[in-house]
Amino acid sequence: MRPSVVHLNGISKSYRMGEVGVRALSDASLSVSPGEMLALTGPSGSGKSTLLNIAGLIDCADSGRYLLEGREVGALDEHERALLRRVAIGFIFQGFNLVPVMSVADNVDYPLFLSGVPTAERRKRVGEMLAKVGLSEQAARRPDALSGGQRQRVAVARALIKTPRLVIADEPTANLDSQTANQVISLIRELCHEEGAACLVATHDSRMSDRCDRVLAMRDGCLLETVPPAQTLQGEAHEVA
Ligand SMILES: Nc1ncnc2c1ncn2[C@@H]1O[C@H](COP(=O)(O)OP(=O)(O)OP(=O)(O)O)[C@@H](O)[C@H]1O
Repeated sequence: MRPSVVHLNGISKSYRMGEVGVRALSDASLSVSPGEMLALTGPSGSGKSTLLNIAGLIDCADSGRYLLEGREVGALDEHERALLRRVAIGFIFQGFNLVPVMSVADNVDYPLFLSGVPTAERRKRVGEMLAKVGLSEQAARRPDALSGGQRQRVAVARALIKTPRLVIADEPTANLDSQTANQVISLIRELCHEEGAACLVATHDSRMSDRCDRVLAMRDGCLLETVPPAQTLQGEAHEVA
């Protein structure tokens, strides 16, 4: 079996709200393999975004271990985390988060530019990626001239252009109609499988979780055992002993 891209073990995280501590994650453990899509489901406030932020090296856990491609990353300082995040992790958000004053091509190019990839290679890779997501003809347009589905395809292209080891997607289909959501899900699946990237998705959307390889439900900061997507939707998940 191929080693996990993400291995979280016993992760806990609390936030302080004045005098009060909010326990956002309790002893959460999970692994995601190369090419695997893992969905995190659960009600609002159950800890999905907190877990994504830790896996995406945006935030740090209070306790527990995080191995990214076998490397212990829990103790990295902010600068080291930012460097690793830039190289190894792609993000897809519900609100697309594209740069409005940049063209589609420049949005997709931006991670390569930041990584110092030479211009000719960047141009080639951006052209290939835009072809893969079906947006070659929109390359020179600004994001506000695109539909929601097209914008999310730009965001998928931007996340995958640097061939990340891990893709973090936070409610990637929440703003999309069914047909468009299906296209975006297929695209994320296809590109992650092709590149062998692990994909961790937080979603309330059964269209998304039904097409993931595995679904983990969360409740009150705890990860619940893996259950088939249909059962998760009926709220029949059980806490892991
Ligand atoms: N920056 C913060 N400061 C204080 N409390 C926070 C912070 N971020 C999250 N929380 C709290 O931590 C808990 C988990 O929140 P989190 O956003 O991870 O849940 P979620 O499952 O992603 O919710 P949603 O589906 O609404 O995005 C909640 O009780 C939330 O109020």
